[in-house]
Parts: sequence; C-alpha cells; structure tokens
Amino acid sequence: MILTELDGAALRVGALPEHVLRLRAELEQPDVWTGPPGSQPATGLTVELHGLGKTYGARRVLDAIDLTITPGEFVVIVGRSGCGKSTLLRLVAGLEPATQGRVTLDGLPLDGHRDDARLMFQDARLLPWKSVLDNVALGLTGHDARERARAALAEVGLADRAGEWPARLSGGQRQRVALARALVHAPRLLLLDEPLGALDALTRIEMQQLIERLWRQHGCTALLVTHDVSEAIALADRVLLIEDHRIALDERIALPRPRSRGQAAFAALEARVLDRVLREPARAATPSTATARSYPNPACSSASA
Ligand SMILES: Nc1ncnc2c1ncn2[C@@H]1O[C@H](COP(=O)(O)OP(=O)(O)OP(=O)(O)O)[C@@H](O)[C@H]1O
Repeated sequence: MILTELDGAALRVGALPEHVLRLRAELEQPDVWTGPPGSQPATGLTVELHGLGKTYGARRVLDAIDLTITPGEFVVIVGRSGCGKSTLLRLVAGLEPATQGRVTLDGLPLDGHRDDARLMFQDARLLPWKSVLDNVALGLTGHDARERARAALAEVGLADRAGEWPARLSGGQRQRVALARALVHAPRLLLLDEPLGALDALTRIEMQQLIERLWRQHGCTALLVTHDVSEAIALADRVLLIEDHRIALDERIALPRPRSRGQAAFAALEARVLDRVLREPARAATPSTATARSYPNPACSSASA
C-alpha cells in the first residue's frame, strides 16, 4: 500500500479526507508514462563536480568538492543552515559561477543555465496575472504548447484547475503547478531547493510521494536540498551531508521504494543520519573519514565523495 504512512497520519486526525482519498487513487495508478501524448521520458544527465569551490568575498562556502551523480539518480543534500546547500544547487543550475573547479553535465562544462535543467523553489514563483495553465505553458513553443501544459497539469492531479488564478490555489497546489511547470519541459535534471519547506506535514508527505512517482516516470536525475532528514530518507538514492565546506557524508539509501516511515529500517537510518547532521562540526570527523564506514548499516552501502 503506497499510502500506509499517509493513512497513518490521517487516521491520527480522524477519517481520511476526500483529497487524501483522491490522491491515493492517483498515486496507485500503474507506474507508466503519463507525459504528453507522443513524448518519451527523458534520460537523466550525469552531473560531475570537479574540485568545486565557492567563496563570497572572504567567506568560503564550498571547497574542492568532487562528486559524480549518475543518470536518473535521486540525490538529496542536507546540512545545517548556512552550510552551502543552496549555493551548491545554484552552481549546478548554472545560476552562479564557481570560484574554483567546475561542473560538467554529461561531460560538457556547464556554461550558464541550461534548458534541460529545471528548478523548483520553496516559493512556487507563479505569475499571478496568468492562469494556472498559462503559467505551466510559459516558455513552451509550438502548436501543442497548451496541450502539453494540460498533460503536465494532469500529471500533478490539477487538470481541473487549469483556468484558475494562482491566488485561488493552496500552497500545496501551487507547488504542484511549479512541478508541472518544470516537468513540462521534459527536464533531464530536476533541481529542487527546499520545495516542500513551507507545506504542512500531510501535504508535504503527499508531495514527496508525487515527486518520487514523477521522477521515476520521467527518468530524470534529481538533486534536492532539504532540512528534513526524514524527507531525505524517503526520497534519496544517496544523502549527502555538507559540513565544513565539504561533503562529510555520502550515504547510499538502499531501502526499497516506495518507502514508509513505519519501517524499522527507515527509522533507524533517519536517526543515524540526523545524529550525524547534529553532531557538533568541531567534533565531526574529517571528510575523508566521515563516511558510513563509521556507521555500519546492513541495509546500506556508502562511499566517500
Ligand atoms: N549572494 C551571496 N552573497 C554573499 N554571501 C552569500 C550569498 N549567498 C549565500 N551566501 C552565504 O553563503 C553561505 C551559504 O548559504 P546557502 O544559502 O548556500 O546555505 P544553505 O545551507 O542553503 O542555508 P539554509 O539551509 O539556511 O537555506 C551563507 O553563509 C550565506 O550567507
């Protein structure tokens, strides 16, 4: 049952609300391609960081980071506030230049923002004077632009809200529109900067499940920044911890999908990663030793970045 965890949460507050039942039906659709008719799922980009560093004036944020993200992988970045998570995402998005090293996508040096990499932020950033459909269709060209936008809205369960103004949607619905706006371009890389940070707990879990399903169907590579370790364990193939300007932990999450927070292995991993994130940086191991080797876990394998 996909929504065991959601059911559990809902049951604690009473009967399952109608929107949860609707979402359950949506999520339990077979895992088949639901993109625009005639289109194909994308192939995820390979993302490589070679000695990547960033300073703002005298402030060093990231230092000599090496990392390879394989096509279709879902990588989640966690770490204390201000450690450089969003900075890393912006560098991979080509929104800012690195001050040291470089990013390559499929082996090609990144040179500014690319159309096949799409971003989603905590704030949906919809244009309030355009309808939901026109927001999703923004930047699309061709006679079938609106049809493709409609298909993307259907993918996120909002086909019936196409003509609405963004202001009339809930926060969760606005984030669904933002997700549709990203996916309509068939991105090969999806960059998610704390997109669920402002949502309530139940909506957040719904959105995690939606993102996971659509990431799988679309076949893109995904890089997500979050403060929420539970969200990281729910979604990630790998969880990276940024600490002291470097990747201090690179933990492979081998739990089968879809995942449930009710599983003992989930809870154990969450507790272990959270414990590592909260450890005082001064007492943390150096990047070369702070791998899961210090935290043996039969369910997971891990490697230093
Ligand atoms: N444009 C900028 N100019 C100067 N300093 C910046 C700039 N952007 C970020 N910083 C600094 O870089 C550091 C890392 O910021 P970043 O936003 O990447 O952290 P974060 O881990 O995403 O934080 P949070 O979890 O609080 O969102 C912070 O000290 C921040 O003040």
